[in-house]
Amino acid sequence: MIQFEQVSKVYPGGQKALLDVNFHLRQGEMAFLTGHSGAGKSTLLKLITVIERATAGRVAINGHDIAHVKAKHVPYLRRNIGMIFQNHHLLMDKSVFDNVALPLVIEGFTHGEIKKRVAGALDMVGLYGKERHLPVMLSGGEQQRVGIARAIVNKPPLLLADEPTGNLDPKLSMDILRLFEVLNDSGTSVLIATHDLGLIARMKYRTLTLKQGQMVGGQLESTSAGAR
Ligand SMILES: Nc1ncnc2c1ncn2[C@@H]1O[C@H](COP(=O)(O)OP(=O)(O)OP(=O)(O)O)[C@@H](O)[C@H]1O
Repeated sequence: MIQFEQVSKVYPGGQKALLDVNFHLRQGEMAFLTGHSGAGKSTLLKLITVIERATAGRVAINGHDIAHVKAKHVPYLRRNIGMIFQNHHLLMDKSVFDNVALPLVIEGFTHGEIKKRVAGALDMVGLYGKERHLPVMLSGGEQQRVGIARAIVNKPPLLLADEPTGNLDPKLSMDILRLFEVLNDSGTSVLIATHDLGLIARMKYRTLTLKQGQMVGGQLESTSAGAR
C-alpha cells in the first residue's frame, strides 16, 4: 500500500528530517509509527499526503510513485487518504455536521447520502446528537473525534493519524484505537503516529520507529503484523 525506498527529506534551510527511510505498509495492515519529538513522524505522514515532497528516494502508494505527482492530481490522491491531524484542523465557524460532511461535499455526494454518512461517522466516534454544535462548544477530545469522523466519513482505503489520542483520556484513547481496529478489519490500512508507548504496548501491531530521521525499528514486515 505504502512503500518508501531510500527516502530523504531536507527542509529548506537544511534541516534533515528523514534519512534513507525504507519501509512497506501492506494493504490492510495496521501499524504504529513512533519516535522522539522531532524524529520525523509528521514529516513522513506529510510525504504520503504530499503536503511535503521528498528530497530523494521513492514514495509509492499502490505502486504509483507520488513523489513527483503533479499538483493538479494531488486532490484526487488525497481523496483516498483519511488524515487525522494533531491539532484537528477543524473549521471553527462551521458546525460539527459541516466539518464532517466536507469530504463528501467535495466529492459531490447527494444531500441524503451526506446526512446518512455523517450520522454514521458521528455515531462511530460517539458524537451522535452533536451535529449542530460549533467546535468551540466541544471539549478538546470531542474536537479530536470530529476530526476522526471527518477522516473516516468517505471510507478511505488508507487512514493516517498524527497523535490521534493526544487530547484523550486513557479510556477514550482505547475506544479510538478499537475504532481503528474495526476500520482495519473492514480492509482499511492504518498508520498511527504516536508518542504513547503505553498504548502501543497494549496493542500487538508492528511498530515503525524513527530516530533522528532514520528508521531504526519495524521496517521488516513480520508475519504476525496485524495480529492481536
Ligand atoms: N516546515 C519545516 N521547516 C523546517 N524544518 C522542519 C519543518 N517541519 C519540521 N521540521 C524539522 O524536521 C524535523 C522533524 O520534524 P517532525 O515534525 O517530522 O517530527 P515529529 O517526529 O513529528 O515531532 P513531534 O513528535 O514533536 O510532532 C524536526 O527537526 C523539525 O524541526
